[in-house]
Amino acid sequence: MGLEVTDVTVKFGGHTALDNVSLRALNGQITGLIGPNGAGKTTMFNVITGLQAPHRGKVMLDGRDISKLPPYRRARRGMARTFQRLELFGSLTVRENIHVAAAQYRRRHPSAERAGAATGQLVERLNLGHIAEVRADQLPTGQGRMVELARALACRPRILLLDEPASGQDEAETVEFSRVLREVATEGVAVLLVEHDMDLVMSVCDELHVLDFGKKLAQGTCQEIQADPAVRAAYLGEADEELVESA
Ligand SMILES: Nc1ncnc2c1ncn2[C@@H]1O[C@H](COP(=O)(O)OP(=O)(O)OP(=O)(O)O)[C@@H](O)[C@H]1O
Repeated sequence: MGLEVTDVTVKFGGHTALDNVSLRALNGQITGLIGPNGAGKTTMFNVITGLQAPHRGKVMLDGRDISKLPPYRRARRGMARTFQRLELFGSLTVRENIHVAAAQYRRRHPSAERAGAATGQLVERLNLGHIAEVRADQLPTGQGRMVELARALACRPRILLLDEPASGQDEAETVEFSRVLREVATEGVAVLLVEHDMDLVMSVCDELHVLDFGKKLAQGTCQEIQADPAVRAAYLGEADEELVESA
């Protein structure tokens, strides 16, 4: 089980941003959603999280139809998301940013451990101890990405949607980020990853879905996608070299 999106179409005026697209993200796996700029990846995230109503199509989470639920109710069902642009609370410290989410979770799950303890564990697990008392607006983007991940994990998600988490990260940060993602997936979370960094995508994803101009171009394992001529053609001039390099 996990996330199942069926036949989603989204139109902005005369422009079809998503055209009958289906995809799945299974529990315990990292699923990549890739494609050139403007392919419809963020629009798909918006449909999944309830920020964008599709013209047609269905979103199921763990076998339940959540298509009509508003974003906050999807979040309560275990959906967490990070954004392309960092969305941290700038005037709060790293620890406080995580604590806000942990406290919110505990309010709805009183039997869960205290927010302070949960926050401490995440700080340790994601190696954020050295910046825990730093204000979020003082952080470089790469570190901010890890804090956003920690904050998302504080909600104990069943599905985690990540929109370009590697952007702004240096190589070491991306390696550390991948390690945590694999751990999270191993614990049974469904991870859906939108990312242009093909090294990261190819090193962590179990399955890939490729979008191009709002249409599903391909679906398969990393190996299958790397060998797919249509995918290579769609990426030419953009990420094709990266695909070749990471093959
Ligand atoms: N609110 C909107 N109104 C009109 N057009 C939109 C809107 N949101 C997205 N679009 C258009 O829909 C298409 C898909 O955009 P989207 O942001 O989903 O692509 P993307 O694959 O996430 O791109 P990127 O990799 O650059 O983030 C683009 O042509 C975009 O211009």
